[in-house]
This record gives sequence, structure tokens and C-alpha cells, in this order.
Amino acid sequence: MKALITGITGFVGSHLAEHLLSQGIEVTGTIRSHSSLRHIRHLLPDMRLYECELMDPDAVERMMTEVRPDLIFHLAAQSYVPLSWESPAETLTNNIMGQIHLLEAIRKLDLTPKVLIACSSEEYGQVQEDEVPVTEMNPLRPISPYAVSKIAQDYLGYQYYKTYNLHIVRTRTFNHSGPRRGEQFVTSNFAKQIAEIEKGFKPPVLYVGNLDATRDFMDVRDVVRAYRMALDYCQPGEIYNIASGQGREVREVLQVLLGFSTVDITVEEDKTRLRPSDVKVLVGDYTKFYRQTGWTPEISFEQSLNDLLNYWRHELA
Ligand SMILES: C[C@H]1O[C@H](OP(=O)(O)OP(=O)(O)OC[C@H]2O[C@@H](n3cnc4c(=O)[nH]c(N)nc43)[C@H](O)[C@@H]2O)[C@@H](O)[C@@H](O)C1=O
Repeated sequence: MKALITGITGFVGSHLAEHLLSQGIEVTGTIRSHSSLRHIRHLLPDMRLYECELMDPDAVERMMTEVRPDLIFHLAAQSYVPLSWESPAETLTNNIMGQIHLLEAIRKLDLTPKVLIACSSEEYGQVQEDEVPVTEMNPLRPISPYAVSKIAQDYLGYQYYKTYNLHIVRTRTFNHSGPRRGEQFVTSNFAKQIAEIEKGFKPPVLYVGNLDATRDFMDVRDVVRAYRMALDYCQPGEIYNIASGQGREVREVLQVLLGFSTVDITVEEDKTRLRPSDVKVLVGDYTKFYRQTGWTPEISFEQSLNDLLNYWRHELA
């Protein structure tokens, strides 16, 4: 069994590669010329990397002709919501065109892989309080260019299934964290600041943005297990929420992390961290996915944050 992971050098990609390799699956990952291999260096002897710019349709077709994967996990994307307001065109172009080139290559080459499209809870956008936890039937009310790009990816997946009968499973994944999480995202940003303060690298002040937002946080290791199961057991053409069903205010992320810290820290709001519009509450109902796969999250919120903080303590050592 051969798997292709786009975005293998990223946070989720590296954990997914570890998970698939542990199950005896052959793994190939696409990288770009300037990609950092920091998160996957330990896996290099066991897998194959293929330099391929997803924005280049010919390069994607060449790569697919050679790799001919049985499973494709399409993770590569611009995934930082605030960057999507700064660079909306780049976010939309990258996220949409990369996927079109991938799906076109599958279609033109008459390949029959099972494909997972990593979509996002951000697509639900401005959810109303009485809609929580949201099911897959909830209206989509996107409030960032990133969310719009993910809706396009989501519906392109649907369209290629309907038009060409490709085996495409779409997942709307809620927030996930854990070791190697990019430092711009909230859990990792707070954890890294704490680790820096503990080591005396910066004064004991932790800067925060909007603490009132509520999100559904999972551990990345649960998410990659879900992705594998999605291709084993889910129906092509369908969309599935991957969530924990539990909402936590960002304030709670901060409190739990501060509870693990070994020093006294003052918290200050940094206005530059506030967004032009921020989704207030995102909590998912994952009943549909559970019924299809039996998956439930296993790693607790506290454990995940503790592992993340220890990751930063180790990285900064
Ligand atoms: C499912 C979805 O999940 C992620 O998107 P996100 O929810 O925007 O993630 P985040 O960690 O940047 O923000 C979470 C919340 O935390 C608030 N917040 C407060 N203070 C800070 C702060 O200092 N930094 C950041 N980044 N956020 C802060 C911020 O305003 C927001 O309400 C991506 O993986 C995305 O790709 C994706 O698909």
C-alpha cells in the first residue's frame, strides 16, 4: 500500500507520516525546493520525498505518473487564518489551484486512489450559539479568505466525485495541536512564550489576543488516526466533521498552560493579535464520523498541551 502526503513537512504531515509508517504503509511526500525538513528528518531513512510544486500542473502530473499512490492525503495549504487577510489572493490561489492540479492529474492519468481532502471547521464561520455543536448540515458562513479557500477545496472534492467518480473523502477538522505545532497558532504561541520565559530568554510577560473565542481542540495524533480511518471506512463524496465535541475558551488554553509553568507570568493583551473578524464559537458534532469509523479522540486537552509545552522546552534547550 502506497500513500502520498502533500504537505508532509508540516505539523500534521509529519505526524501522519509517522502514523502510516508505523502501520507498514509505504510513504512518499511532496516537498518544495525551500521546504524545511526539520519535522521529518527522523523519518527520512524510511520514506521517499519528491520535489514537486503543486502550483505547477506539469510537475504534479510527472510526480503522479511516477508515484501512482493508492492513498492520497492532501494536506498542503496556507493554513494560518490571519495571513489570509494579509494575502487573500495568495491563500486562495495556493489552496485551490494546488488541489485542482492534483485532482486533474488523477483524472487525466486514470488513477484510482482514495483521496482525503483536509477541509476545516473554519468553513462554518459565524456559527450561532444555538447551532453548537455543529453538524455537517450547518450553513457555511465564512468570515476569512482562508475559510473561503477551504470551502472551495471542499466543494471541488465533491464536484470531482460527482463528475468523475473519484474516491474523495472530505473532512472538516476542528482545531488541533500537539508537539511541532507552528508557533503562530494560539496553543503553540502561548506554550513557546512560556518556555522562553522559563529559560530567561524574555521577560515574564505573555502576550495574547482574543481570549473569548471558543474552539474545539484535539491532539494531532488523534487527528492523523482519524485521517487513515477516513480512507479505510468513509463513503466517497461525503463530508465528515472530525472534532472532540468539547468547546474550550482560548482563556482556558492559557490557564492550563500557565498551570504547567514553573515561573510567575503576567498576561497582557497585544492588540496586533486581534483579527478583523474572529469566529466566536466552533464546536463540532462528530457523530457521523464516529458511526462510520468508531473513532473517538483519546488524548486529553491537558495532555496535549503538556506535550506541546515540553516540546518547546526541549526545542529551546
Ligand atoms: C480549524 C482551524 O484551526 C486553526 O485556525 P484558528 O482557529 O484561527 O487557530 P489559531 O490557533 O490561530 O487561533 C485560535 C483562536 O485563538 C485566538 N487567539 C488569541 N490569542 C491568540 C494569539 O496570540 N495567537 C493566535 N494565533 N490566536 C490567538 C484567535 O483569535 C482564535 O480565535 C488553523 O489550524 C486553521 O488552519 C484551521 O483550519
